[in-house]
Amino acid sequence: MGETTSWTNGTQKFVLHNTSISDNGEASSTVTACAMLLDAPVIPLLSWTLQAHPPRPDPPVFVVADAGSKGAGMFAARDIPAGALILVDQPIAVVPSNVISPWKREAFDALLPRISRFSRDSLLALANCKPLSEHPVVEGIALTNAIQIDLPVPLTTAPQEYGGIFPNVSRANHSCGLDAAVKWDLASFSVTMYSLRAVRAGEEIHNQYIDVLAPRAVRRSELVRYGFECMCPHCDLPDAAAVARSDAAREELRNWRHLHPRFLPWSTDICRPDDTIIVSNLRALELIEQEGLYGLQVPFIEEIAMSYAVLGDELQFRDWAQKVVDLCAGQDPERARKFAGWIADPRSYKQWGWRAKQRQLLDKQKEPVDLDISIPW
Ligand SMILES: C[S@@+](CC[C@H](N)C(=O)[O-])C[C@H]1O[C@@H](n2cnc3c(N)ncnc32)[C@H](O)[C@@H]1O
Repeated sequence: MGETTSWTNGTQKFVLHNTSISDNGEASSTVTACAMLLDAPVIPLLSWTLQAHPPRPDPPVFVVADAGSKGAGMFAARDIPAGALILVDQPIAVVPSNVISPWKREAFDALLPRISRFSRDSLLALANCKPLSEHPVVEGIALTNAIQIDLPVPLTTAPQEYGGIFPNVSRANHSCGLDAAVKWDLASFSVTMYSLRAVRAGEEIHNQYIDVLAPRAVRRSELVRYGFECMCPHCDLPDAAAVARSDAAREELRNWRHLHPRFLPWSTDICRPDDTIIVSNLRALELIEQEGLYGLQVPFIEEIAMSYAVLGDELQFRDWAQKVVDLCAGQDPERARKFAGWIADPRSYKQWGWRAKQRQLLDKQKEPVDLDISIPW
């Protein structure tokens, strides 16, 4: 660790900090694989007893190749099933986001000489959509590539957002669909990228730079800061009617919980039809498929599985629960384990067959009672 320079912004004091988080272990007070500009109270909160990140797929499942007008891009090197690990990446640099201070550019560029040569070459090879005349190089690269990462929040200072600049995941171009998900893990100081659907060899793998549930016009205006007009299949639509249809689908998905029946009240309300939640969630899955928003599907699939559990339909339950397991195995192993446990023993699900039992009771009560109504004369 080394601290050579600091800059103040109101009550905040940002310092340069070298760290040995990267795999090659190269770190000293002067050079490191990852250099950071941090609010000083964050530094003691960073635990450098790092947990292991998942092993990187070997051989790699992606390649960086020419993506035409988009510059370089990330492509599947072979068929990748849904829910599979695509990459593990660690940052070359960490910088504060949303800091507007005259010293920002100088401080960002001061990171460069601290980064080891190999990492520096990787950093400088990344895309930069900002003119050097307006944004010095590290700032331009950060504005083009940084991914938001959460660092510990000191009790004494206001929360500060940070962006990490990563050598590999930064190569993913934007799409307004969701075919892969990126997840930051502070404990291993790494991001992982998982596929959200099956990706065929040669297909491009994307990240999302903005809120993809926003209407097309809003998405496009937000992407201006990355210097491109989005022509992904979800934006490149034939006419106004197609745009309206897509916007409406995204709006419905965004407001789903306010617009559609909820699982919990349904699960204990025998007056409502048995298929209410299943029908509703199947519609959500249809919209997700239409818009290519595969990252949104797990909670809906999960509710369908749980609905079949409450209905006591073992075959359907296993089928849908297995989809949850497959999609979550990598990025949400706890959820995957929970559903795998229920698949192994469906009756261990607390409400297993509750509605089916209630219906049986109800039917029994409806059975004609054997009353002696003969007239006694
Ligand atoms: C994080 S980089 C992505 C990788 C980059 N293409 C490269 O060559 O390294 C972001 C930049 O890639 C380009 N880009 C990303 N997604 C794009 C898209 N959907 N259409 C056009 N250009 C895109 C833009 O120039 C953007 O500023």
